[in-house]
Amino acid sequence: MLEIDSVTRRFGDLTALDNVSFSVPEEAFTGFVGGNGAGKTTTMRIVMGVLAPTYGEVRWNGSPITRADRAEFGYMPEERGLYPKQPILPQLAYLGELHGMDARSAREAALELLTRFNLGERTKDKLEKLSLGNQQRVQIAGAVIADPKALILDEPFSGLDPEAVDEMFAVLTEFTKRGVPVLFSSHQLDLVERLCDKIVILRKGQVVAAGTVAELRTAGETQHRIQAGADLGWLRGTPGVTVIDLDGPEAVVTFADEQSAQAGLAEAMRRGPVHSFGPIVRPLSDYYREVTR
Ligand SMILES: Nc1ncnc2c1ncn2[C@@H]1O[C@H](COP(=O)(O)OP(=O)(O)OP(=O)(O)O)[C@@H](O)[C@H]1O
Repeated sequence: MLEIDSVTRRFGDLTALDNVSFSVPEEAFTGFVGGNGAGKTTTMRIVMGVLAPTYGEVRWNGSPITRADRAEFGYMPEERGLYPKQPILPQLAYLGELHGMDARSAREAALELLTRFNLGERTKDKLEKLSLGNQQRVQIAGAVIADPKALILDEPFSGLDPEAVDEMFAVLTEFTKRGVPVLFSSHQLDLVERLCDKIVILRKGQVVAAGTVAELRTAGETQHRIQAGADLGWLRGTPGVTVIDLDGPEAVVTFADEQSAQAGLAEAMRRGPVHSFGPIVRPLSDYYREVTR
């Protein structure tokens, strides 16, 4: 497991990260979201040792992370790691060798990945000759080539069409299934909501929320919607019930606790048929707006 523990980073007077703590568990696809300048790239650079924290530390499997640990990580930096003017196969193979693979296995792995990404015919092309989406595929190939122990990916899906996102996600899922923690940053909340096991939301250098999608969606007060066959006006003034909206046989309410919810349901049923009764699952975007305001 990768742990970011109380990390603060200052650039002169600017506190880019302010006591940031979160973990990236094994077998979890963890999405790191936040607006421009929230501190995502700075966090990832600190994880990879490109920047040092002002305070705090990064731990890998319980111990302070070392250079040797990082050498086993796959990293896709914001500025992208591959050279535009070099052909893609040799530079991927070279990356593999830099991570300790022998020349032959590195070349084979590079070829296999490029073939899988439908770039098997383009191996001699310079990176810059490829479309942006294909360049992105090659960058992702560069991060995964050497069987990484963890993956740190800065905006890996930017510029990819939905089909390519799914294709890359399928590749990355193979890693999470094997227990490789994956941390990736994104501006696209809908995408993060769809793909991630866990989400960490950063705002102005601080973690404002972290948890599974389900946890974040139901964070805070849960509202219930009730649709009944008879007027629900009696809900007003019922202890343990706060009416948010009421229109004859339809109501949106919050209950003080589970007991009040059960009592409310029983009373509604006593008064007539109940067509539906359940918590309102909010889109994650509502919650995101709330915490990043
Ligand atoms: N080397 C640096 N020197 C000075 N300030 C920096 C440096 N790197 C980052 N910053 C500042 O730190 C803050 C966090 O930047 P960072 O790039 O980590 O945010 P981000 O969440 O990745 O944003 P984006 O999504 O726009 O890439 C910003 O205010 C940025 O201007």
